[in-house]
Amino acid sequence: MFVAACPLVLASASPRRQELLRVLGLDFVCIPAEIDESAWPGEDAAGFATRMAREKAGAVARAQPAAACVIGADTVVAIDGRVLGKPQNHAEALAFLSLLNGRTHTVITGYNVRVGQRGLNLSGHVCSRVQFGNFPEEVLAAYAATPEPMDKAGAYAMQGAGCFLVRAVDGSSSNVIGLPVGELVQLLLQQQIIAPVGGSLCR
Ligand SMILES: Cc1cn([C@H]2C[C@H](O)[C@@H](COP(=O)(O)OP(=O)(O)OP(=O)(O)O)O2)c(=O)[nH]c1=O
Repeated sequence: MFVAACPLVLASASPRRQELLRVLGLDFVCIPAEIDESAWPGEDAAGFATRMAREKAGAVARAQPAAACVIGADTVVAIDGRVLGKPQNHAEALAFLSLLNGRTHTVITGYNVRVGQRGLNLSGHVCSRVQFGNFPEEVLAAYAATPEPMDKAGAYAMQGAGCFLVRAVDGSSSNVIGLPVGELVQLLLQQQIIAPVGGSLCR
């Protein structure tokens, strides 16, 4: 579907992000970033997710050729002024799910795209609103006890068994899963980092 003008590097270990990029037909390599993922005091969810995306891309870009385009992203769940990342254990997964149960929360994915050679360093974030159904504690506990919530922001996977929790999504669903594909593709096209197969690309 798309072809890249330069080597693409996804600064991520997330299989969801890899899959979302792969379905576009793009060739890329994945290099997970090792960074400190703790929030600064007073940092809001969008600021945190965008900073994390920048730090992931920045950490990986340092070891890449300047011509490469490095993409970083970070997804968090926000509710009641709290920022929920990945749960530490099954008990915390249940606590997160109980907080989200029967309510609407915001999923925010921050992203960062950089190409050292061009001095390009662009960041942004996308918000989606997710409405949960209302479930008895025993249902939430059964889901929290499975492996699925453990590596997901907010302790659920909309693309997995956790889809039963979601009554409605307002906004990008790929953004909920880890990468705002619409915004990202638009940015990469505008910057001539990718083009449609058969289209023109300044290499
Ligand atoms: C809400 C939600 C999150 N997620 C995932 C997307 C992200 O992979 C994860 C949030 O953790 P992140 O810290 O954003 O990403 P990661 O640790 O998986 O990967 P990396 O830092 O190497 O890029 O939650 C889903 O897969 N489905 C969902 O419905």
